[in-house]
Parts: sequence; C-alpha cells; structure tokens
Amino acid sequence: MSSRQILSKLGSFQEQAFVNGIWQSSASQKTFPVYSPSTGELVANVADCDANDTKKAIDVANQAFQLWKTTSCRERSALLKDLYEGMMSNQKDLATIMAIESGKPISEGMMEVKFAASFFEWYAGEAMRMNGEVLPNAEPNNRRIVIKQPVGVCGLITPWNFPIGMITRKLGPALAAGCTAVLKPSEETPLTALAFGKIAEEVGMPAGLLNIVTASRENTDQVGGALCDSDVIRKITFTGSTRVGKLLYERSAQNVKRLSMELGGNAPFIVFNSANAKLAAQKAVMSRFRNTGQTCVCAERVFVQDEIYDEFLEELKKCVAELQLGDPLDASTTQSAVINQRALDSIQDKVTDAKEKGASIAVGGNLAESKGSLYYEPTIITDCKIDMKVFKEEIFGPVIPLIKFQSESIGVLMANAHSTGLAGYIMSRDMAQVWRVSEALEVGMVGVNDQAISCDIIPFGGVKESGLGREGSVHGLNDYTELKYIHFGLE
Ligand SMILES: NC(=O)c1ccc[n+]([C@@H]2O[C@H](COP(=O)([O-])OP(=O)(O)OC[C@H]3O[C@@H](n4cnc5c(N)ncnc54)[C@H](O)[C@@H]3O)[C@@H](O)[C@H]2O)c1
Ligand SMILES: O=CCCC(=O)O
Repeated sequence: MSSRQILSKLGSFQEQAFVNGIWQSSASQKTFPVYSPSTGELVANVADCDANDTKKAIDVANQAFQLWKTTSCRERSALLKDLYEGMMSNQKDLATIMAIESGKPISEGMMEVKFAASFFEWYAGEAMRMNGEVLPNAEPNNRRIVIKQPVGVCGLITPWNFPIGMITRKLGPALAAGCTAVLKPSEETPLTALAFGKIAEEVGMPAGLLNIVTASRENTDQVGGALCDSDVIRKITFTGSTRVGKLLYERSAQNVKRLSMELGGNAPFIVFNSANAKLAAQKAVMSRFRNTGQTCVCAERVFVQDEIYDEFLEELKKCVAELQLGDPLDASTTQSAVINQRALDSIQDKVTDAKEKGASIAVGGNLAESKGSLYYEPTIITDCKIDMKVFKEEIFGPVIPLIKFQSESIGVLMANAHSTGLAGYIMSRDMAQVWRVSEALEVGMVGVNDQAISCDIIPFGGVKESGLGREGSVHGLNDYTELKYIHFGLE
C-alpha cells in the first residue's frame, strides 16, 4: 500500500485548513505538496494560506477569546482532559502520519504522542490552580490583590521535528490560561497538525479556540508577518531555528508582543574521567540519534576527558552498530530519512568541513542510498576541534563529533564557548564535580548521567540565543498570563 493510501484510510487525515471549526480551502484555492522523506512519494496537497486567510483566522480567534476568557477553570480543565483522551485514543494514527510526513520512526512517534498528550493532562490540573495573590496589609485603609488573566490571542508557530509535541506544549497552557490560538505548523508536517485539529473537533472543542492556518514555504513569511503585525495577537510563541526566531522577535517589537522562543540547541555532552563509560556511551547515542539526530536537545558537541576517551569511543561504536536504519513505519527502525534535501546537504557539508580540517571518520560518513535518497549513515567523527562546523553549528543529523579535553575547567570553557544554551549533559560519578559543572554550564537545562530530561512537569527552555521563556510546568502556564494588581480603598 502506498503512503497516500495509508493516510487516506485514517479518520483524522485532513488537507484543508481549520478555521472557526470549519474545514476550508485557502481563499486563493491554492495548495502545496507534502512529500514523504523516506520514500519521496507525494502524500498530500494541503491548503496554502496567505496573509488574508491568517487575518480571518485572527478575527475568529479574537471572537472566541471574548467567551473563552470568561469560562470557569473547571470548564477549561474538562476540555483539556478530553483533548488528552482524544489524543491517546488516536496515538497510532498520529504516529503513522508523523512517520509518513516527517520520517520519524513509528516507535518514537508513539512516544511523542504520549509526551504531547501529557501537556493536556498536566495543564488540566494546572488550570484549576491559576491562583492570584492577596498582599499583606501595608496600610489600615486599603487592601491589595493580584489576579492572573489570559494574555490574549496567541500566534503559535511550530517546527517539523516534533510535529505534535511542540504544538501541545504551547496549546495546553494557552487554553488552560483562557487564551485562544492561531497555529501555523511547519510546511513539512502540516498533516499531523490538521489531524490534531480533527481530534479536537471530535472531542467537542468550541469553534475558534484553535485555528490552523497551513502554508507553503513561499507563503510562510506572509502568514508569520500577519501574526506578528496584528495588534490582536498579544503573544507569539515560536519553536524553531534561532535565525527565524530573531526575525519574529524583531517583527514583534513594533506592537510590543509577549514572546516565547524555543530556539536552536547545540547541546554540550561532557564525559568526565569518573563516568561509567558504557552508560555514558549509551546515553550519548540515545540523545544524539533520537529522531535521527534532529532534536533540539540532542547531544550535539561531545567532549570526552583524556583518560576515558578510548574506552568511551569503543563503547560508542558498539552502541552505534546497534542502530537500525529503515522504513519509519517498521516498529524495529530506530533511524530513518532526514527531513529534506537541504538538511542532507547541510549534514554532508559539515562532515566534509570536519574532514578537511583534520578530523577522522571512525564510523559511517556516507549516504545510505540503498535505504532511500535522504538516508545518512550513523556517523562518529573523532579528532574534532571547536573551529569546525560540526561544533559551531547544529548538525541536526545522525552524526556524533568527539573532542578530547584534559581538565574540567577547559571542558566547561569549551562547552560554554557557544552563542546558544538550551540543554547540557554531564556524565560523572563525582558529585562535587556534578554540582560545580551544573552551575557553571550556560544552559537552561542539565541532564546528569541521563539524557531523558524533557517532560510535562519541568520548565523546558534555554538561555543565550536558545530563547526566551519556559514551556511545561507551572512556569509554562505563567507565560500565558498577565498579572493585574487591584487596589481597594476601604474608606
Ligand atoms: N528549543 C526548542 O524547544 C526546540 C524544539 C524543536 C526544534 N527546535 C529548533 O528548531 C529547528 C528545526 O526546526 P525547523 O527547521 O522547522 O525551524 P525553522 O525555524 O526553519 O521553522 C520553524 C517554523 O517557523 C516557520 N517559519 C520559517 N520562516 C518563517 C518566517 N519568516 N516567518 C514566520 N514563520 C517562519 C516555519 O514554517 C516553521 O513553521 C532547530 O534549530 C531546532 O533546534 C527548538
Ligand atoms: O526538539 C526538541 C523537543 C524535544 C524535547 O522536548 O525533548
């Protein structure tokens, strides 16, 4: 069966935009093609919305906001619980759509749906605790309180690498706080977003709370521009590259919008001499090769201390040899195609640059054409230096570069010598060292002897050019609220 046939059998498969609870074409009637990265097949033609379609969606979201902001916390919590159940009942379908349109192995896709749904479960609870404050009496004749109110209509712009998790991590707290949304998913993965819209419709989400405006790469700037330029949109919440984040930041300055920015990572992964080499290698591979190396918190730059270097490299080779390249719809596949030709070209360019500057390829280093035109071999590069592109830029592919260091202070210095600061990892059994290095790393999140750091209950986010704000936890809810102080005179 072709991928297109598989998709057309799924109840949640949609190609039209979703505005005001109605499935609709773009006003221009234009569509754009969606291809499967693993097979190259054309799998869908999706509504290609422009600035005018986006303005209509903003108006609808604004009308819905006037009602949604007045609902009780119980009503909002109930909808979030229904969204959680709806997603979990459609776990396999969503994972299948992701496998087809993004190449994400289905076993990972199943985990992503669970992860994504957990934000609705978590914020169903947090919606019930959006407490304000009663301030202490500073004078006898007045009282002061602080209330939390929804920030307003939000523009959500999301990437392709976590096609559903990056939507729900924003939408969960937005709806819990009383906000409504206009979502622009990535042009690479609109089908997952639209399938979610179908699930939301089926669980009875009121019309206009979530409006999905799909757009081609060519129209993305128009849609993003309409969201940033609108005075009605009070917050832009973006996950994607630092380059695009900066554009949106600048464009949102004109009407001083609230911003949440979850941007590029380039995470350091530091293996100290005291680490368990086998465990460190397993964790490095789980982190680096998750989603075929296309994860913002992936171990991108691996620093290994001199005494453990050889043992770690041997263990790493064993773990990499166990990775299974294949069809993303096959349950045993762990590595699949990368998202598109640009991504593949960029990976090849970085590996070539490393080789030209003196690095060695210990494993892999080639296209895996027998699997498909966008497959790349899991690759280990040794003898790297910090002036190589594999260290300076996000690789976003199945390539792990190693650099040897001698002292803790040099390791930390090299790890911090980067403009981004999302996650960082420390492999060490020396607890004093773990404390010192955790505090010294210039990142928003630290994984100690573990790589699975992301979930609903933690404040996910970065420092430096990795972004602004936090997603998940109570902090993620606060990012969708405004504080209002009210003063009462008692005379
Ligand atoms: N920090 C995090 O939580 C996190 C999570 C996932 C991905 N990421 C980052 O995302 C990047 C990979 O995702 P990507 O390639 O989809 O990123 P991207 O920045 O190219 O695209 C992200 C989104 O922005 C849209 N976009 C692109 N140009 C735009 C414009 N001019 N105006 C408005 N919207 C525009 C895209 O269509 C897409 O929807 C990596 O850098 C990765 O580290 C970060
Ligand atoms: O790409 C980054 C998001 C995935 C995660 O939250 O671990």
